[in-house]
Amino acid sequence: MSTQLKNLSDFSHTTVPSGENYKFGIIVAEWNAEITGALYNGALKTLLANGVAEENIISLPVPGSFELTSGAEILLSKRSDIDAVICLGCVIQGDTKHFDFICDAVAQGITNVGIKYSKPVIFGVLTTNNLEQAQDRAGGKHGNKGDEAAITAIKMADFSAQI
Ligand SMILES: Nc1c(NC[C@H](O)[C@H](O)[C@H](O)CO)[nH]c(=O)[nH]c1=O
Ligand SMILES: CC(=O)[C@@H](O)COP(=O)(O)O
Repeated sequence: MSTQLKNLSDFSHTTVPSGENYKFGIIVAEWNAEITGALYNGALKTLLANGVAEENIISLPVPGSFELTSGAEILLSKRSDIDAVICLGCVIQGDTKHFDFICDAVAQGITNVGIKYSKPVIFGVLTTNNLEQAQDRAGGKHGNKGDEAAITAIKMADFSAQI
């Protein structure tokens, strides 16, 4: 397995710009709250650790990952000052194809929102086979997808500011 022993949140190999000049939205799905809460804590901690002011972070919950698209759309339609949006969720395979539809919808949906507003909308959504895989990626042996999403958001906000 390619991620067998990897910490997927290791950014020691890269330079992270300061986030002090940027404003961020964090949209968090309430489904699998144990996991999404850990993702949120990781993302918030990482934003603050990289210079983002607490008052420049707006955090909003949505019921499930499927609603992350609507959450990002509504936020960016009302807040043109937001530089990037982080979408956090955890979709865990059940007994039916519902998993596939949610994962596909949210991946394509938030992509479309980012394009519509020319703003980075970051896919911080775990799509796992089981709870253990999610726990491993929400502060476990494979890091924290929330940390990764926050770093990506800062980098993309800085990318936009250079153009
Ligand atoms: N099963 C999971 C869901 N399901 C709920 C959907 O996201 C959505 O809220 C519902 O279909 C109504 O539109 N959501 C997750 O985030 N994770 C899951 O594992
Ligand atoms: C991803 C889901 O919606 C899933 O957890 C629901 O479980 P099921 O596919 O058994 O209905």
